[in-house]
Amino acid sequence: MAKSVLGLVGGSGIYDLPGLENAEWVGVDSPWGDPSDKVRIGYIDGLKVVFLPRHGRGHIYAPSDINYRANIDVLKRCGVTDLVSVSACGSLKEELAPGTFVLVDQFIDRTFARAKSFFGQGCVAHVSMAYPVSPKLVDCVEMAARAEDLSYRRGGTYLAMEGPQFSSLAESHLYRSWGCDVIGMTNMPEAKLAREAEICYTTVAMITDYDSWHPDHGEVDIQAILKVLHDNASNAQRLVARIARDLPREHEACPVGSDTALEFAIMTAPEARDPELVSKLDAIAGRVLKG
Ligand SMILES: CSC[C@H]1O[C@H](OP(=O)(O)O)[C@H](O)[C@@H]1O
Ligand SMILES: Nc1ncnc2[nH]cnc12
Repeated sequence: MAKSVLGLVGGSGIYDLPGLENAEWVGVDSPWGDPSDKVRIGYIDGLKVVFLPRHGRGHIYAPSDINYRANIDVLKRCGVTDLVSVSACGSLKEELAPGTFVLVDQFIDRTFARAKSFFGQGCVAHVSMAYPVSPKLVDCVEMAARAEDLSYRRGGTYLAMEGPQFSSLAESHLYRSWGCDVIGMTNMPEAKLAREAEICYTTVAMITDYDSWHPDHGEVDIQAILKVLHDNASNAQRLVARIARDLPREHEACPVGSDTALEFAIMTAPEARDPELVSKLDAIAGRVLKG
């Protein structure tokens, strides 16, 4: 079994990860273009931790402009086996009040202006997204949330919208009628790409607002979101530090096959593969392409 390496993608309001030992910002090249930033690599209790601010330090990239493929590729190149995404989200349920942490287990992808796969012409692959998060990683996040006495709920469906504008009232009602729990702009295609990269993935959705549907809360207000983010920053940091302390040091096989997703996924015959694309896939799919 491989050694675990914990990846953390920090969302809005999370641009650094205090508490890492021997930490340094490291630039990692990717054939998929520029990632959002350098990665911050360090250690917590001997565990290698790789942090990447999704929007870049200073919040440079809007959700549609993030190079999700480069981000996942550099995390894979750094050896990440388990990836926790921390994201600011709107609530689509009365009982999920701002400040609550939702351990998401399903996604509905309504984004339409992003590159969503590492594969394509010359190397076609189809991975399963039926169970997009890795239950053992969620177990670890849940134990950490409980130990840190955070208000959390395990399970929930994340609606990924294109943005950057927030939803209209009609859209917010539509997503509620679909049974969605939280809404955000970034976890797709991130979760799909993590699956293609055979990285175990999970999302911690930090509820910052009631989106636009709630009669008592009015429109989404970015100032109010920033205040909730600020007030919850230390909770998020404690949660992440605890996850790092408790994650098993040997990577355990994923019960939903996240870490073997490519085993039978590639359809293109070896002799029909595009050598240029195959070369770009060295980190993502080297395990199966090397034969
Ligand atoms: C700060 S409000 C909108 C912004 O916050 C979320 O980003 P992230 O998932 O990276 O925390 C949301 O998806 C939007 O990008
Ligand atoms: N209401 C909302 N919609 C989309 N993304 C968000 N991020 C935080 N709140 C959000």
